[in-house]
Amino acid sequence: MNNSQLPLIDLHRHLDGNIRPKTIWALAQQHNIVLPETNFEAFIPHVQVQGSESDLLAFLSKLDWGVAVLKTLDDCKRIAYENVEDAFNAGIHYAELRFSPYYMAMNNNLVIADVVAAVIDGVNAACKVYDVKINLIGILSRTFGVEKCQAELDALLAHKQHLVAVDLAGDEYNYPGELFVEHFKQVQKAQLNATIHAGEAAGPESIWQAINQLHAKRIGHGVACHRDEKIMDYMLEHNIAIESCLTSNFQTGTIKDLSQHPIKGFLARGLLVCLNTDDPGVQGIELKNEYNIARNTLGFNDKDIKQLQENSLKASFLSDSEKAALKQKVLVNN
Ligand SMILES: O=c1[nH]cnc2c1ncn2[C@@H]1O[C@H](CO)[C@@H](O)[C@H]1O
Ligand SMILES: [Zn+2]
Repeated sequence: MNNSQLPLIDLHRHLDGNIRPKTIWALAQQHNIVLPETNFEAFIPHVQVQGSESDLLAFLSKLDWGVAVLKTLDDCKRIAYENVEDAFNAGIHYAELRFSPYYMAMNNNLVIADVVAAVIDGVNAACKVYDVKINLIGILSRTFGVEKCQAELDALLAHKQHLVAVDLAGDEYNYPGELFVEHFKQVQKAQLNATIHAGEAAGPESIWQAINQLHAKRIGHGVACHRDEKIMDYMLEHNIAIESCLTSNFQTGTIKDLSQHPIKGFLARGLLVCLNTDDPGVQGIELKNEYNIARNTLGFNDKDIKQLQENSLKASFLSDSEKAALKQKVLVNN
């Protein structure tokens, strides 16, 4: 379990990787979209990982039905609303929800910038009802190439005042960060933070590239850090955070045995590492699960758990005053 005196925070949580299977089913019926099964139970394995997948791409394909049923902007708003509801129900106090508007728009030819606006609307509506703090991170889905990512970035920048950062996600192996240097120059110019998926399907060179050329302040997954002493020293010195997602790393085949996850070494070195979900709907997990794995599979003690939660707060894209207020609020309510 997590420490209830400290905020429970999810900094790496894909909104479009957390579409409820029941909602996918309902939207498909509503829009007459034919799914590969006629029975709901049989459909679940198409949108939820069972055990683990052979590699990252097999894992990512489980997100595809969720976005395929987004036929209208109301559907985008609905899943954004439900994401906030889910975060609240999972006991989360603060989440940075990330989403890829092109990935959400592409199947049904929605206007990308309208998808961004619909997500913002859905999140704002839900935040009026549920007592959970939310910020949004825009994703460039590298899997669709440089040009699509530029269109995606344009749409995100049109709403930049509603975002705290931009991320690069998708197929890290075939679409290396070098292709996206120009994109992240624009992100920097727009004064948005960068958090980059790196060192998940590729090695430490991908993490160096994310830091040096894409200006990453945080690294998503960063599993490959443990293969490079210099990068760990650099990240320690510069307070560059690692957003660990334990179950995800197992399900993508990145880590075969969770008891051997390098997060242990990261924490022991004092790195700014934190625990996150990734794609909770697709994974069939919630954040408290990940804290239980840290305790039971990795042998983390109360002090380690506390450190992980402190790290989440520190690594978040909140201002210092927002961090202090969040910490105080959770303490008072306990
Ligand atoms: O674990 C992950 N690694 C890399 N990319 C991911 C992961 N989970 C989801 N996405 C990617 O994020 C976008 C949707 O938010 C999609 O591009 C999806 O493939
Ligand atoms: Zn991710």
